[in-house]
Amino acid sequence: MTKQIHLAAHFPGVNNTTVWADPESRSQIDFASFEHLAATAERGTFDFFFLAEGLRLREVKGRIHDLDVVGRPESLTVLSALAAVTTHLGLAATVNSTFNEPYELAKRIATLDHLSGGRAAWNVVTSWDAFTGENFRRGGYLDKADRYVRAQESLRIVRKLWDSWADDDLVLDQEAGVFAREGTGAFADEGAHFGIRGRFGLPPSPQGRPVVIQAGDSDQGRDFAASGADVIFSRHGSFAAGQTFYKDVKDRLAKYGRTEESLKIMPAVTVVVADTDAEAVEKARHIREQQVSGPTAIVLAELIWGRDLSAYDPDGPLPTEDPVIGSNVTQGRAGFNDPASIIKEWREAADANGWSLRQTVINQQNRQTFIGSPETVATEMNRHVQENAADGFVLVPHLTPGGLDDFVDRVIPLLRERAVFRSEYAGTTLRSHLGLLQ
Ligand SMILES: Cc1cc2nc3c(=O)[nH]c(=O)nc-3n(C[C@H](O)[C@H](O)[C@H](O)COP(=O)(O)O)c2cc1C
Repeated sequence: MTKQIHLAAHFPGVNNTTVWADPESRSQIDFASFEHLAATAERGTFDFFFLAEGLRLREVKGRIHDLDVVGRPESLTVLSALAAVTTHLGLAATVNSTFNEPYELAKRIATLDHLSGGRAAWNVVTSWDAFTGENFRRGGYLDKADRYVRAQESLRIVRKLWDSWADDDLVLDQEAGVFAREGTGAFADEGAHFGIRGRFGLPPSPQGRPVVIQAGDSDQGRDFAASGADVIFSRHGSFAAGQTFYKDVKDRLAKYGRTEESLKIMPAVTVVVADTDAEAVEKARHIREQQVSGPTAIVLAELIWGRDLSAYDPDGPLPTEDPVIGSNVTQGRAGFNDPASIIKEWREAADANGWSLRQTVINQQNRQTFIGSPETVATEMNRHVQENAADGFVLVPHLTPGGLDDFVDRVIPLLRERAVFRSEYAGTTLRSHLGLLQ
């Protein structure tokens, strides 16, 4: 059976892939920017609009990360404003489960679901490190091993709260003056991280259970997603890595009694589209050069080597040292599981092509996923979905806020022509766009 593609728009923000110094780039905090990208996504009948979360500006060697775009606003506040200027688009907020209380999370996300008529999603992330934790009270961070214990418990409680009002709880008897039944919204929960009881103050929201997204990549993260998420936001956008990840995660579903259709896999991808394939390749090269300046190449290499490489010339050869495992040269950004094998690949590619360090970073790291004419991009995207490398994509533009204009104007019509993407919204809730049951 032909699968339908799911699409989300990622508002670009805190990293070097956003070319904030490009003359076409606009504010990353003005409401007009959010409104522009959301309107583009809704014109393209996307499933949802996605906001990441950055809880602390990254640092390299104790200084603010050269690549951070300073000033990322709070997701749920922005999405609440967008709810008023959109009608169908899903609205997904990344909110950390380590530094938030489940009662507050349940209330904030249910509120967005009410305000938007059933379009809210919570992207559960568990970044747990002490560096981020310093921003919070009482050294509020966890052992790494506990991050998913707390996430699992948070999600269980949040869902319990969303489910806490019975169908007949709202009495609304004006004559008798009874608004709600006596036991309305009562809950209690005891676990390793929380021991809470009380009443949940909101009636069921339009989706009942707002959509839950997960974006962690470890074994525990994948199990957490398989046990309870509706969508995974992954970093495995290439065809081969996507297929491996897809199978790994979908194979985990049966042990939780779930079907393959109940969890959608949507990797982060980037698209470069131009009139011809050759022009797109040239445009992609220009964008990569904007994204990876000399100093940026050094910082990105430091993330992999785990050591200070500032003495190296980005236009010279690769560092000769071995990586330091578990170093904290860079704080606030996820490290790499197997840096030695990445370095080996980089050295081989640099030797074979005569590349400098900067050229190696440009060519080896985070290259754009789909590059080509509108036809090429539409064909490739559809291949990824039909051949189970993904169920859809979270598109990450490199420009704020116009970075998806071309995609929506030129690629979406082709996906519609091929009947693999909707031409109009069939339902009103995000669950309905994603084809998910309650
Ligand atoms: C594609 C992707 C995007 C992510 N975006 C964010 C984010 O915006 N904010 C954040 O705090 N964590 C984000 N993370 C999640 C954290 O990396 C993750 O929850 C944490 O590292 C622990 O999970 P893990 O050990 O299972 O990877 C993202 C992860 C992935 C794979």
